[in-house]
Amino acid sequence: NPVTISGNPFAGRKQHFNAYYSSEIYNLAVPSLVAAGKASLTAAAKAVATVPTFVWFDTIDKLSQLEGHLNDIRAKRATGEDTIGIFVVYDLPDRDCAALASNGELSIANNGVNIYKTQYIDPMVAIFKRYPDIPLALVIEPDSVANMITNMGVTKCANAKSAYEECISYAVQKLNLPNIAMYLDAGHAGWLGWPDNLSKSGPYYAGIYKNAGSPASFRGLATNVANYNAWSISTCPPYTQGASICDEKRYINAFAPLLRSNGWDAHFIVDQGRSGKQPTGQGQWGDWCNAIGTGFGIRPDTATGDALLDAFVWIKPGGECDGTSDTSAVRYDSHCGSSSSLKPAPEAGTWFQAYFEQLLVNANPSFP
Ligand SMILES: O=[N+]([O-])c1ccc(O[C@@H]2O[C@H](CO)[C@@H](O[C@@H]3O[C@H](CO)[C@@H](O[C@@H]4O[C@H](CO)[C@@H](O)[C@H](O)[C@H]4O)[C@H](O)[C@H]3O)[C@H](O)[C@H]2O)cc1
Ligand SMILES: [Mg+2]
Repeated sequence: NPVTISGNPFAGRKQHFNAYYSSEIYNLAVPSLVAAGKASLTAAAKAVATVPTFVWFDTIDKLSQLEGHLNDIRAKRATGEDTIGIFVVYDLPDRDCAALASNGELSIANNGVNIYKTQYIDPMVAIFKRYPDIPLALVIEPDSVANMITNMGVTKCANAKSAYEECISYAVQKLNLPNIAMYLDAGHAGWLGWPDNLSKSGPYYAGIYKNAGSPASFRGLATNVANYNAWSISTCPPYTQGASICDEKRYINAFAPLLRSNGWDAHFIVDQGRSGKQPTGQGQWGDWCNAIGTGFGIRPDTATGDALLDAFVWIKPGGECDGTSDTSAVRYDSHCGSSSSLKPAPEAGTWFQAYFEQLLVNANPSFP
């Protein structure tokens, strides 16, 4: 029977752990550990496979897998478990405009806005409409709006602004369904937490919400996606350069009043999938690619202790790469060659075994 989400979509619900991530662990990580004489880590690796992570729909092709996930969730719910599906919408034209590692398949110059609407969002909406019985939490377009705040000096970002705004507005209006809650990406404390960036972000993000007609499903913002910041830390890490907002709790508690005063009573979800080890091994806070000295973090849960935070989540699946370190690759970004980055690294999104092992041995809470 149809579900209508109101308030915190995660309240009383279990986040779905997906077959794709567990297949990466069982088919790639476990055999690799055994082959490397690290069979002692296989139990911990299998424990990670049951932690819910978001499924990223980073190409139009990936939509062919969506019904499989939804049928899995439907089956899980049929056993009486109130499970919520967790997905990432991630295919903007000229995607990842300030970097190279995660550039996508669509380009503005090549009819990208129209393709995004008609071949990505519309088919996705049609599929979701066939599953009104399944509660869904969607993260909308990691990195996109944050780049609009800080990177108008990057030509590709400046040229992408109207396309991003048009596509995101289309997405949040079309995905405004009773069983869906949406969280728009809002970078992280080290990105938009700086005073100048935050003061711009309040009105800009609230403007996106209002210009889209204040959709009922538009629940709030997702932060720290594919980044490494602590939820709450007492000593700010050295690389946070004296920032007063050095963790995600401070960040969302500073951000929320600016959104409310601009007409949006937004709530948050915060990625903790790679935040378990603090401080991290980052030399610079802006070293976002495959950072060394990181670990699996706070497990997905609604017991957040903060009324603004709907749930801790694992949005970037730990072990999936941030970007290649191959300097000859088309999508090579120098950030993935930094002294803070684990190397050698494969293409963004593909399995990075050494990184998975790093997260595993540094996990906090630890895995058995
Ligand atoms: O001392 N001060 O007073 C002071 C004041 C202001 C300062 O300036 C700030 O410096 C920050 C860096 O410290 C910058 O933050 C970085 O911005 C990058 C984009 O430009 C982000 O990269 C993205 O990261 C994503 C994953 O998170 C990737 O998926 C994606 O591909 C990738 O592109 C980094 O995370 C993020 O850490 C701010 O813009 C900048 O405004 C600095 C000091
Ligand atoms: Mg990325």
